[in-house]
Amino acid sequence: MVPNSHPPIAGLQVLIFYGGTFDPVHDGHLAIARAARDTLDAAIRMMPAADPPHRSPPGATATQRAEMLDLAVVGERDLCVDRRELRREGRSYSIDTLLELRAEHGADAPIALLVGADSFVGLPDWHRWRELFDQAHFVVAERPGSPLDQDLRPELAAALAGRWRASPAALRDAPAGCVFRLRQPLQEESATAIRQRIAAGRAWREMVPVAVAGYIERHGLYLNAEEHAGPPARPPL
Ligand SMILES: Nc1ncnc2c1ncn2[C@@H]1O[C@H](COP(=O)(O)OP(=O)(O)OP(=O)(O)O)[C@@H](O)[C@H]1O
Ligand SMILES: O=C(O)c1ccc[n+]([C@@H]2O[C@H](COP(=O)([O-])O)[C@@H](O)[C@H]2O)c1
Repeated sequence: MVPNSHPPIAGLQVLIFYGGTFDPVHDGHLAIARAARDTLDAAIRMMPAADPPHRSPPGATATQRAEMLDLAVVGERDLCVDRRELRREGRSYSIDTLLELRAEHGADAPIALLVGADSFVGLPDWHRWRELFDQAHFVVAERPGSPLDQDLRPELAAALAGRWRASPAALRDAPAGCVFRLRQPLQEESATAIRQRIAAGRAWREMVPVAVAGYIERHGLYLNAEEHAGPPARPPL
């Protein structure tokens, strides 16, 4: 098999998709992907989101972000890059991606989205968010500053009632609708901090894989503080 190509779909193994902007991919992303792979005994498809339409991306282009992911997964067992969202027009809504995956894999296949806790607590702002639970499980990685135990928005807390599962094996028993908390060591890295450090001339290389650091330098990414300090403003959903 070609290294890091899509692994074969075996039995009712959970299909795990890890979406993100990955601007750039960093060691925190990789640590979470490895922890999910090892805990759920499943391959992880890292899925870069497309560039927002009608505006320039704040840092790297979608192609550059995907190329950095390609470099990051070299030699990583059962981590691969899935470019499906880059092939679609418009915003990368997760519900559209999940409906596409359902059509591909069928109604019975267990499918999960891997997300960080900061993304997960904002779920009620996602497009057609309640429908996401009909199409996928969630694997939620803890993240510094985003406690999952307190102050969840009431509509999210209500939607999560009865969905938490203590065992990763439970995700194989249903196609969608369960939530599993990944208790990996907390990862401090953030792409915003990396972009800001590069623009400010501060140390950043130790937060990304060596090959990704080389790519960032070769392409002169993230050097302009004003353009690259933060993620793109998003239009209302
Ligand atoms: N250090 C981390 N710990 C836990 N989850 C993380 C971490 N970094 C990123 N994630 C999660 O990975 C997914 C993709 O993240 P993303 O590409 O936006 O990186 P980011 O570091 O959060 O970027 P930015 O700082 O630009 O918002 C999101 O679900 C996010 O919550
Ligand atoms: O579908 C949505 O409305 C939606 C809103 C916010 C985030 N997401 C997805 O969540 C993942 C993490 O997003 P981000 O912005 O933290 O990189 C990525 O796959 C996004 O496409 C999806």
